[in-house]
Amino acid sequence: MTEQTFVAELKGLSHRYWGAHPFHHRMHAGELTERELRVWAANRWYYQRMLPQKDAAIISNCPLPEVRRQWLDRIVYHDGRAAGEGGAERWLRLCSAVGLDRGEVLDERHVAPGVRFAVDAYVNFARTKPWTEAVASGLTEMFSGHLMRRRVGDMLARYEWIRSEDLAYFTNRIDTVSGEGEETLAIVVAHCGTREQQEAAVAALSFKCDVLWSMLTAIEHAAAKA
Ligand SMILES: O=C(O)c1cc(C(=O)O)c2c(n1)C(=O)C(=O)c1cc(C(=O)O)[nH]c1-2
Repeated sequence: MTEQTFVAELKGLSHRYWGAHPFHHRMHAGELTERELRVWAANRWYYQRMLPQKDAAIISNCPLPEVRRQWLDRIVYHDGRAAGEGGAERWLRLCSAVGLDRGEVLDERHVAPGVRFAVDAYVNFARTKPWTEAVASGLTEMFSGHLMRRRVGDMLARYEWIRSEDLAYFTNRIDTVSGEGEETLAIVVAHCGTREQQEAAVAALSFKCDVLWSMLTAIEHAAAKA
């Protein structure tokens, strides 16, 4: 594929992104109850907490120092440079804002089997597939900035009890992905030189869309049942 066709194939998966999931539609429309938001936050914690391990797996499989150096920032982003800092900590603050105790989030009692299964599949993918495919699976960041910007606006407008500081996780993340995945895309384009590698990269991004979609479906079911 030419670079242009390859990039178009990757971006063409945007319709499979979890922005289109009915649970996100309800969240953005202000239709979720406080309890449903708690189920969502406690379950997404499992995703947040596994991301550094996913990124460490990519680093461990990548032989290129320039890529490893760049990827390392992602681990620091989530874990912070010291206890009490970083994305994971900001997610816990969001959990607390929706009424969850830190303890009940950290012991993962609310994590639905389907969420654990989907997130573990993502980490296993990064551990076992070529590093280029694992990097490509992270390209959902091309789609996430737009969705998160909308989420912050909609949540502040539609849930009167949520304050802007409660959404610091997202406002910070929006800044981080403001490049809309350009750097990650550049790595994927540079290192997927053959048709086979390009097709594997597209399949990896498709797989990641399935991971996120499955997570949210499992959350939706857990929220309906709880
Ligand atoms: O709120 C969202 O819609 C959303 C989506 C995604 C994504 O597309 O995977 C990530 C995040 N947030 C996020 O906060 C985050 O740190 C993150 C890391 C990754 C990844 O695959 O490495 N995706 C995402």
